[in-house]
Amino acid sequence: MITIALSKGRQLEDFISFLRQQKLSQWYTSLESISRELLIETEDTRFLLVKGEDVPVYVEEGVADLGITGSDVLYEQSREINNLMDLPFGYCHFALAAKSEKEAYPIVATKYVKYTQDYFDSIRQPVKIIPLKGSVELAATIDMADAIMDIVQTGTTLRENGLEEQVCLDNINARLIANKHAFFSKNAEIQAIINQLKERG
Ligand SMILES: Nc1ncnc2c1ncn2[C@@H]1O[C@H](COP(=O)(O)OP(=O)(O)OP(=O)(O)O)[C@@H](O)[C@H]1O
Ligand SMILES: O=P(O)(O)OC[C@H]1O[C@H](OP(=O)(O)OP(=O)(O)O)[C@H](O)[C@@H]1O
Repeated sequence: MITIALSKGRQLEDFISFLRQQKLSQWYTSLESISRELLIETEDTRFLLVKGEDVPVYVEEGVADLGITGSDVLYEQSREINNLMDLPFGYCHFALAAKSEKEAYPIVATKYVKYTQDYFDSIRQPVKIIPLKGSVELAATIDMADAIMDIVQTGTTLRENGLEEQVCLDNINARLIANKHAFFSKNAEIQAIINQLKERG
């Protein structure tokens, strides 16, 4: 039995579409039918449905053998886990966004404190970071911050909150991670899953 921790948010929809595309029906049929359950069991796989940023925690603790979460989440956390492969979904990118009239960004609100600090260090500019958990766009809309550092996919959230992308930064995608111990003790099962998840030409 392999246990896989998954992001229960937007990425889950992308994961299900990917499973459909790969014709992995034994997984997508169970995941498609969930409403509010957080533990899903199939014949040989158990899924834990958790917040994206908690996926690495379940994997590091060894409660999950594998996990799927965004590269944005992994960047923010230093975890003792194995990074196994990039997955072809969950595409978006980091961006610094602000109202069009803003010329400097001394105060930045974000869920991504490490990424933001590293970016401002890399351009040698001081920054005050206001850490938030969500609805980050609001901070710039109501001028609590000069800019936000967030992830952008369609750009709709920025547009609908009167913000514009000022600097387009790193691409983000989903990643498969493994518990270090399980990677050895359950290697054959994990390799079989990696093969199933590899895109078929
Ligand atoms: N708009 C988006 N477009 C593409 N990928 C996204 C988007 N928002 C989030 N993601 C990806 O999905 C991952 C999980 O984010 P999301 O906020 O959907 O999940 P969650 O925290 O598990 O769910 P929720 O907040 O709904 O409980 C993010 O780390 C990111 O990699
Ligand atoms: O470019 P778009 O397609 O509009 O997507 C970007 C939005 O998606 C994410 O938010 P999420 O839905 O996870 O909400 P939250 O961060 O406010 O929790 C991100 O933080 C942006 O707000």
